Amino acid sequence: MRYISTRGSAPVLDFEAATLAGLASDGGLYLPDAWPTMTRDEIAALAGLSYVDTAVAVMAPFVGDAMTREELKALCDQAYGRFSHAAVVPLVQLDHDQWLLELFHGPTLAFKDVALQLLGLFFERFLAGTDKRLTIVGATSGDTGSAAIDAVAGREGIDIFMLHPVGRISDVQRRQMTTVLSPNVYNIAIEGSFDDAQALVKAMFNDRAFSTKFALSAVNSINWARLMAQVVYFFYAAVRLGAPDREVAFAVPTGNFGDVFAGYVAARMGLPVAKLVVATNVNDILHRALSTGDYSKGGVQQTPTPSMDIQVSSNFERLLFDLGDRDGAALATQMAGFESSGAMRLTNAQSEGAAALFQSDRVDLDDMTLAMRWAHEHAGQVIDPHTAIGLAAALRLDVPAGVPIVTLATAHPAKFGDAVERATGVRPSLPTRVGDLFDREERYATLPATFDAITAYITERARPSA
Ligand SMILES: Cc1ncc(COP(=O)(O)O)c(C=O)c1O
Ligand SMILES: N[C@@H](CCOP(=O)(O)O)C(=O)O
Repeated sequence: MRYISTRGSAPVLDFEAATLAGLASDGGLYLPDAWPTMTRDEIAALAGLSYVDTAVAVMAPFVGDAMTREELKALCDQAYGRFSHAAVVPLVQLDHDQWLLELFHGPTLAFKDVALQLLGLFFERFLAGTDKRLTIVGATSGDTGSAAIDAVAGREGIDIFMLHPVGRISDVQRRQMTTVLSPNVYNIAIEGSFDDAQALVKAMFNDRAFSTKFALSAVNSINWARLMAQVVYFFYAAVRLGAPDREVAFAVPTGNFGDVFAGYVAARMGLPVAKLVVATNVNDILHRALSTGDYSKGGVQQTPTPSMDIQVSSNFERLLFDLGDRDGAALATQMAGFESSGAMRLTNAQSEGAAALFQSDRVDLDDMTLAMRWAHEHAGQVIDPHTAIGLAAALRLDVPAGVPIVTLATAHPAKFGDAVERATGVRPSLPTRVGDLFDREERYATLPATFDAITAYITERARPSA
């Protein structure tokens, strides 16, 4: 499998090189040069497979000859062996048509563990026996950071610098990162928003001297391997609900457009997906883009769903590329326009292509609260606020009778205990594996959201690559 950049001028890479590279050198994002497909029979054959075996079947074409199927399976066994539920990502039925896919049974209690546990092992596998080092730079609105840190803390040959927006993530999210005191882990609270953090990360990659000197790599969903691992659970859930003989719809609480893009990839591979609902909070750039064609930044508002307080959704670029005839030069021009003005219009091909599969919805605070109460009162489920954004959209989705609607439950409710308690009156308790979080020592630096301040901090601490 070969990987190309959305902006058309970076070198074509294999899976290993694309995984280690993170962002492409032309500022674009890597994705496969063609989507592998699965026939109806191949999808039907996934029925009854364990999560690990499903993962191997779905990911093997993307991994190509970077490792054998046996090696891939061993890594999946190791990654998903750390999940606390035997099904890894269990499905929970809420009513006749509505389902939750619980993606939060990994070590840091959010869906990010599904991909990042594996990515940490890929890094280890690709660095083994070499003298290469990696410096991971990442941006987090709360969940990617803790999942990535858990996945690489203490690993040989890797340093991780994780930027989060100061004061804009929950206490549990912050402590899950800042109480990891391994010498290769550096947490930086930046005086800015998640968008500022993500822009700083991209700027570091785009500084060729800096990114080469420190061999930068990515754990955000700009790294293709992240999305690849997330494609798996769309197959796993849909097959359990009747695919390929029955279509399934998914409602996805969305920020950086990574999770829902993984659903799009599953559909491109042949999974019968009736609809993909892009559910945003009031930071609704994606809803506006998909419903009106206007992709323009607004100010970021702080909400009880901090992980989705995002205005620039990095993976949207992958969709625009795929729907725009994969014309890298045209997309580079479109993105340059967006980067300089903060606004762009989707082309007709992009808007019409998206409308065939996606539906968007903007969920405000009241509707999010009602969805949390509905889940609690009607189905006995305490859900986190991000999941509630997806569920609110799922509850008002119009699909043909008999189509199951799966909301991706992206975080454990205890990560957002205050918001859950406000909505439902129930205070969810933290699972015992993170139970002493509030007794642990924290360590992090607070820095201005400037390129110079962040790169100076990293330069003093990171170890240059061999
Ligand atoms: C709990 C939670 N839900 C939803 C999202 C949105 O996912 P994505 O950025 O892949 O759209 C995030 C952050 O990414 C998250 O942490
Ligand atoms: N919500 C995310 C934001 C980063 O998203 P990613 O999927 O691109 O890593 C977070 O929790 O950090």
